[in-house]
Amino acid sequence: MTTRRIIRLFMPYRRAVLLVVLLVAIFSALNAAIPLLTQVVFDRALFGKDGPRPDLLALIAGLAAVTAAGAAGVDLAQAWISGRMAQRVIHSLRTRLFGHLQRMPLGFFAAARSGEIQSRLANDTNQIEDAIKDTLPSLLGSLLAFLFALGAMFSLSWPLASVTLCLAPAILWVSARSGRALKILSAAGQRARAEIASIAAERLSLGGITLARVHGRDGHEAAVFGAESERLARLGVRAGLAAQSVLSAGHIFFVLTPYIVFVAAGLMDGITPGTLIAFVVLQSRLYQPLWQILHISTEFRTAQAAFERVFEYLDLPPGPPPAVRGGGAGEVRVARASYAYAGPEDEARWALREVTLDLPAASTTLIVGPNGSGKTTLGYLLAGLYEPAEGTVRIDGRVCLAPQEALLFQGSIADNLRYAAPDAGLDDLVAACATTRMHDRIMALPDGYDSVVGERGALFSGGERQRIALARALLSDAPVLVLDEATSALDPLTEREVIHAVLRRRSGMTTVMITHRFGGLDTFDTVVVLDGGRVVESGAHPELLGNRHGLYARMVRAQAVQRGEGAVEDLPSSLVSTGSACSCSGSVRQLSMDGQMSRINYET
Ligand SMILES: Nc1ncnc2c1ncn2[C@@H]1O[C@H](COP(=O)(O)OP(=O)(O)OP(=O)(O)O)[C@@H](O)[C@H]1O
Repeated sequence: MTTRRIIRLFMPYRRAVLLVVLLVAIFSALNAAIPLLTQVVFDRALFGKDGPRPDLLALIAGLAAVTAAGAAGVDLAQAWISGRMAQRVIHSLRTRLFGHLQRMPLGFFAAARSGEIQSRLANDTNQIEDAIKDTLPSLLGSLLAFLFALGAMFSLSWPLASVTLCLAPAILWVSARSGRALKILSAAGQRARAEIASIAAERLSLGGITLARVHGRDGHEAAVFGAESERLARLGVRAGLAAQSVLSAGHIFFVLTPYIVFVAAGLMDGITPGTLIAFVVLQSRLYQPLWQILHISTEFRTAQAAFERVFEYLDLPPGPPPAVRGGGAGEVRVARASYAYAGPEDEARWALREVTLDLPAASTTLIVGPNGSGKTTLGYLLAGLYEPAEGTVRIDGRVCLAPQEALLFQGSIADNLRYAAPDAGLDDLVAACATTRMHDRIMALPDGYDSVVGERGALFSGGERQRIALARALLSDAPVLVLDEATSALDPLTEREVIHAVLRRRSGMTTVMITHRFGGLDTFDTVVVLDGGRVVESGAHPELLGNRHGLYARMVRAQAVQRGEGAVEDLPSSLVSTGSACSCSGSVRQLSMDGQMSRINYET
């Protein structure tokens, strides 16, 4: 099955394959012809009836030189064509794998370890590259060289040639057995390599190292890595042994057969010395390709395991196509949409249940709710990144989502900003960064917008990263923008300023904001409150605030207390510990969007 799929990879290059076969055949034929000249040298030119014949010797030497030069030229052409073909096959496999992974549902990346993905994309394809770069021409060449040498041996003396092959079944048996073991060992080795890559990617990151240091777990991390590395080393030793057992069996064959041939020649009549010498030369020509075939078969078994790991990823069903809907007005309609994540036993864990929402074009919506209530999941549904399991999500226009984790790629600030808008001029970048209050900070850097951000933006603070990422999202000018706690790392004053500026810049476009810090945010058209995956409240800010026992009002009041804007003694216990239903009234101070302090009267 795997072998058939591997062969199919070469189908687009079948003409090149045929050409390689032809060139290898010519090379092998030219090579096999040289030992036949040896027979003429010995039996006619040196020890013939008429004694040594210099003219014939010179002719044979000339013929050998032309044959060798021709063989070298053909070999060079063959190496060029097969090298190009192998690289193209690998290139298309690598890019197919990358493209397929890009289309995988987001849940795949949530569950997979990044080291595992990288390992299949890099280690496994490297292993395949090593194998197919050498395998095809060497295998063909060796097979043909073997057949030509065998043919020449049969043409010299078929009984001696038959004797030569008597040990072959034993070699084939050892080779088949070791090959199977090698495939299993090498699959285990590739898995161990992927595990090592995953450990390194996770633990040798900035966050991983910091975590290990603050918890004093450096020794433990080194031990985990060491154990996996040792497992890989042990697998390597066993795989080496399996591969060597094939080669050792071949070695016994190579050493024994000349003596078997000598014994057989001694028992036969009419074998001339020239025939026997040509036979011995041909035997060495037989061993070389046979050795090569055994060696390639072990390499191929190793590559087969790598192929299977790559095919396994290619066979995974891709996710829905990305929701790119340009030119829409920016309206989003969610009707009775539910979404479930797959649990450990593949059981459905519902994160959203029957959510219905209407986001008119140019509206602003605030989504709030306790931890785990489904806000991020809803944001992903609105952005078309998740497909609802039930119900529908209709998006009219392109959606951009700015997540809480602001991912910046290695490169300059300008490169990262232009990821969203490749044609944006410096003025556009400046305007976007001014909106997110990042421009002055960037200008204070020696290289300004050309400053490098480091891996994943590590050279900037969390709040700075978020402000650059938010500017990038603004540059996309998508009709719908979902901000999923995209300002959570900003200090409260800057956050308010930035949110104000973002809403001003996006007036006329649809903006959705998911946040935990909404205490003083009253400028959104609609507030949607989620709890346990369901919409429990929705409406304008004052309207929801008026519902004294509502989750929103209770959360706003609790935040006011946290910010010290209302003394705890001002507030009834029900405002701090949510859930009880007592009735009382009071007031808290609140910082409004324009930075003014005011008091909110409340009654519960
Ligand atoms: N990839 C995932 N696989 C399985 N369950 C998930 C996954 N992501 C989220 N969940 C679960 O789905 C539920 C909703 O998660 P979600 O991230 O949408 O909540 P949230 O309201 O954004 O939470 P928070 O305020 O903590 O960010 C939670 O119970 C969470 O454990």
